[in-house]
Amino acid sequence: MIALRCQNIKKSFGSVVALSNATLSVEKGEIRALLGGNGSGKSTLARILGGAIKPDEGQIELYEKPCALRSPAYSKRQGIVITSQELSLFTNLSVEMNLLMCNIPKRLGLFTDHKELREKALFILKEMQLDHLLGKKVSDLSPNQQYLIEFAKALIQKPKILIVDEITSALYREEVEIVKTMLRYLKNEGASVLFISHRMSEIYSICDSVTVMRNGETIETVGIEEKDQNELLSMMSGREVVDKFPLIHSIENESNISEHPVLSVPELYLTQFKTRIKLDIRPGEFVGIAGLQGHGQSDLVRTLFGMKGTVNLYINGVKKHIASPRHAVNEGLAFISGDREHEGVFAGRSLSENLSAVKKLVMKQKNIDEKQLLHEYGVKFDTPKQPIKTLSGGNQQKVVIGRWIITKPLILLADDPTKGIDVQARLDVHRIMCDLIKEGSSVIFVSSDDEELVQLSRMAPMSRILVMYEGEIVRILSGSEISTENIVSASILRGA
Ligand SMILES: Nc1ncnc2c1ncn2[C@@H]1O[C@H](COP(=O)(O)OP(=O)(O)OP(=O)(O)O)[C@@H](O)[C@H]1O
Repeated sequence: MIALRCQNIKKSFGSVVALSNATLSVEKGEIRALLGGNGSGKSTLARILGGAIKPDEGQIELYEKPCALRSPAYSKRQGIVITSQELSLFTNLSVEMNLLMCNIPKRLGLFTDHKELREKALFILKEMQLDHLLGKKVSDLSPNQQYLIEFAKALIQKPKILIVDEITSALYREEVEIVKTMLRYLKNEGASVLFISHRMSEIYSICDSVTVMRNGETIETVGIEEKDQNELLSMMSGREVVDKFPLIHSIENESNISEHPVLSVPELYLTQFKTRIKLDIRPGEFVGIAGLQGHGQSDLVRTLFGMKGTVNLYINGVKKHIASPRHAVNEGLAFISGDREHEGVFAGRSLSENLSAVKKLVMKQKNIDEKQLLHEYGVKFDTPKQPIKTLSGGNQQKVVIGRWIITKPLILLADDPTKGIDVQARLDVHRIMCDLIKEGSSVIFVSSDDEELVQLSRMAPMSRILVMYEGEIVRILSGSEISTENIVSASILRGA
C-alpha cells in the first residue's frame, strides 16, 4: 500500500523556485532516503508535508486518499511527524515533560499524572538506551543528547509517516546506531520514513530506497542496492563523477615531516576531563581528531583557540599566551564551528557581512570581493546583500567556512565543520582545505564522521589521526594504519 504520494509539487519563495516538480511515492513500512545537494528542496518538501507551508501546486495523497495538509496540527493528526535539528524543546523543563508535551497524561482531567508521565517517557528512553536522562533538565544535556530527545519526542507520537530532516548530521556513530534501531522498529510497526541526510554511508545502512533531488525536482527513485555512491552523486549533480575521492598524495611518505613544528603545546589542559595533552603539529600537516562523541575532541580545538581561558603554546618556536579567540586570530589561528545556528552565522546579517566579518573586523583588512569568493566556495545565492537566513542550511555553512578560509590561517581548527553540507559540496570543502594545506597551513580537524577523516588524510601529503578517549590521546594513526576500522577499534577499546 502507498502511504504517501506527492504529485508534481511546486513551491516558490518570491523569485526563488524551491520546488519545481516533486513527485514521489513511499510504501507503508518503507524507509526512503531523500538525497540532494544543498538547496535542492528537501526541507521545503518536508515542511510542506508537515503543514508548515502550503505548496503552490500539486497533489498529496495519504494512504491513497487526497489530502490537503493545511496546518501543522492537521498533519500531526494524519500521523505525519517531522524531526529536525531545529530543536523545539523547552530547555527549563525535564526530559519527560518535553517528550510528552503534546500529550501530557492527566489525573482527574486536571493535574499532570507524573507517574504515568515518567513511565511513558521511560519506555521510549529505555528503547533508545537513554534511560539515564530521565529526570534531567534539557538545559543540562549536551547538544547531541538534545537532538536525540527531539527525535524521541517524534517517536513517542507514534508517527505513521516520520520525516527525519538531517538529524544525524551532528551525531556520532553510536548515536546514529540508536536512530537506526528506532527507525527499523518503526518500519516493523508499519510506519514509513523519509530520511534526509548527506551522509552516504548512513543512507546505505538505514534506507530501503532513495529519491534523488536536483534543483527542486525529484530526478529518480531507485532501490538502495541498485546504485553505488558515484552513481548517486552523478544523479545529484547531473554530471558524471570521474574521481570521487582523489588521492592527491601518498600518505606513506612520512620522511618529509619537518623537524620544526608550527604549533607546539607542551601541556594542553582539558578542564572537563582534568587531563593534559601534548601536541606537536607540523607545517602543512592534516591532523584528524577522532573518538566517540564527547571524549574531548571539541574541547581540544576550542581550548587551543582560547575559548576556555588562557593557553600557553609555541608558534614556530615562539612562546605565546593565547587569552581569547581574538588573540588567537591575530596569531594566525582560525576556528570553524559546526554549530551553525549558535556559533556560525550572524543571523540578521547579509552574506557579504557574514563572509568578511573576521577579515574586516578583526584583521582590519578591506577590499574583499565577496561575490567572487561566494562563487569560489560554491554558494548558491542571488546577491551578496541578501540575508544569510534566506539560504539553505548547507549554503549558510559554506559561507561560515569561507569566512575563515579567506584569512589564510597558519593553523586552521575545525570542529565538525561539514555537517549539513551535501556530498558534492563537502568534497569541494575538502579540496579547499587541501589547497590551504598545500600553501603551508596546518589543519586540525574534528569530525563525527570517521570516513571523512580517512578521506581527508588520503588527500593531504602529511597526515595523522589522533584518537581520543576520556580527554586523552590514546592512539595516533599514520600512514597505512589510517582506516575507519582502526579508528573504531581505538575509540571503543581505549586505543587498542
Ligand atoms: N523561507 C524562504 N525564503 C526564501 N527562500 C527560501 C526559503 N526557504 C527555502 N528557500 C530557498 O529554497 C531553496 C530550497 O531550500 P531547501 O531548504 O528546501 O533546500 P535543502 O535541499 O533542504 O538544502 P540543505 O541540504 O542545504 O538543507 C533554496 O534555494 C533556499 O534558499
